[in-house]
Amino acid sequence: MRIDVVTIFPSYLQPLREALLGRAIDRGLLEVAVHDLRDWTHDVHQAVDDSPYGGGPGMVMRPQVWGEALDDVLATPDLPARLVVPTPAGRPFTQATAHAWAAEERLVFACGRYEGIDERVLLDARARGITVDEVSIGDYVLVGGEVAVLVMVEAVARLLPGVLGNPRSAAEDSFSDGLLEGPSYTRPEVWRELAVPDVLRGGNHAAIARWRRDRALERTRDRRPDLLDALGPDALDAADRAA
Ligand SMILES: CN1CCC[C@H](Cn2ccc3ccc(-c4n[nH]c(N)c4C#N)cc32)C1
Repeated sequence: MRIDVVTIFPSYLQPLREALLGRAIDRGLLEVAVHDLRDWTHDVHQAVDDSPYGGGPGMVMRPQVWGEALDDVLATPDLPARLVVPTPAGRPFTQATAHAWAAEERLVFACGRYEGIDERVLLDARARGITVDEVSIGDYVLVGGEVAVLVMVEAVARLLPGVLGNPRSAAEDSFSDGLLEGPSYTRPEVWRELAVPDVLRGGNHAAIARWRRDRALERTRDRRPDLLDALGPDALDAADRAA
């Protein structure tokens, strides 16, 4: 997969080159290119923003600069791209989104700042046949799109074949079966007078699987009842029995 990120703060994306993702890049499983939006400005001040039409707080990112940047970055007809624009006004980014995007050959991320990007940039991209996804990583307001891109790229890249050491990790993700993951334990057997649950030390794999399922049901009921509702009434009954 090829990932391009356009931003006025390229160094914000440096964490993508660390640890697991950095190793995936080094192994050629992932290609990441970060572009400085200001490279497409033509004035001495390298202006990327201007006052909003209709008034209101803050500034809006200029369409000319974004248009020229995306013309260049998206100009690879042999590699169809999906343009992703993080925004608090976007559709929710979920694990299902991550799985869908993991099948893409290329993702291009446009990181807005200020009050966002002039709407005509997205309209123009869609008019040129580019798939444009406006997505949000959660119901809170950030200062720009860069942190959201870090979140989304990590969620997508970990699903790519070969990136995770153990592919079972992705298969057994939280949300993969609609439930939250249950608690995890490792050595020592007792720590600060707190013991590992006996069932996990007993070697009965069927009992361990049931215990883990019950803990996942219980945790989901307590923390994310909305996820349980989506699984239907049997799931809620099972969660109540599991407690
Ligand atoms: C007060 N204004 C309101 C509009 C957005 C302004 C800041 N901003 C500019 C670009 C931009 C991109 C993403 C996000 C963002 N915030 N929360 C999320 N889940 C996001 C995501 N994905 C925020 C952003 C602040």
